[in-house]
Amino acid sequence: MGTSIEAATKEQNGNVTEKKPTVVFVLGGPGSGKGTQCANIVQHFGYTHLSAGDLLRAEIKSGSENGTMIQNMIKEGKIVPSEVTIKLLQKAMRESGNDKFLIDGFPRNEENRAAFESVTKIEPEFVLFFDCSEEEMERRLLSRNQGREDDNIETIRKRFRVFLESSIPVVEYYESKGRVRKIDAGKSVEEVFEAVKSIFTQKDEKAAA
Ligand SMILES: Nc1ncnc2c1ncn2[C@@H]1O[C@H](COP(=O)(O)OP(=O)(O)OP(=O)(O)O)[C@@H](O)[C@H]1O
Ligand SMILES: Nc1ccn([C@@H]2O[C@H](COP(=O)(O)O)[C@@H](O)[C@H]2O)c(=O)n1
Ligand SMILES: [Mg+2]
Repeated sequence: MGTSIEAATKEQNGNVTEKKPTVVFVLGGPGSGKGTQCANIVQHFGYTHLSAGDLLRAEIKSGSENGTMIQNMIKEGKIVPSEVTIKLLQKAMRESGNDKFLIDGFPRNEENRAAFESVTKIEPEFVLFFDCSEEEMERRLLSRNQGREDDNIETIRKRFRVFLESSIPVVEYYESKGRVRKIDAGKSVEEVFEAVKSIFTQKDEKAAA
């Protein structure tokens, strides 16, 4: 990757052309299976997986000055200010050496979406949306056992509310632009991945045509 995600440019026969990374946003409610499916996509399609939640949790562990603020927001299921999350995403993109990214759990609200677009000038190739019932998501989160501080019933209910109030409007925004690829995420991991695979295969076939 070049020196800057905002304006990765290269000289071609005297013309300066923009070379922007490919970004797929991966959205869906808490526990809908975003991280699980991203791991599969990485294996098959060569993307780098960047989970905004994982980057924020790593930032807490690193002892950063924002750590306490981020920890409190996550405990309450609230959305961390875009400036913080976008800086972490940009750093991870630069350091990856790749130019194809699955950005998981971002944009989570309208502020995330508008700020990312304005700072990076990147529009997603498409938005993979994992559609799953609350009942199933709650069951999955309560049996995840990864020691996450937000996997308790009180915080889970707050996360569901934030998802409905703040994240669904982002999905609707991209739907209005024809960019959403919706997946029934209530099925088994294998069945969901079959649906995911066909979306990424279609994309590769279109690019090759
Ligand atoms: N299709 C599935 N069927 C049953 N269990 C699943 C399925 N997909 C994922 N899981 C399990 O559900 C839990 C949540 O999955 P995962 O961590 O991938 O969700 P997520 O969308 O990334 O959640 P979060 O938004 O909280 O990070 C995990 O324990 C995972 O193993
Ligand atoms: N764009 C984002 C993404 C996440 N957060 C915070 O992290 C929590 C966990 O996110 P997961 O995707 O790992 O479930 C989430 O509830 C938010 O508190 C955020 O602020 N902004
Ligand atoms: Mg996750």
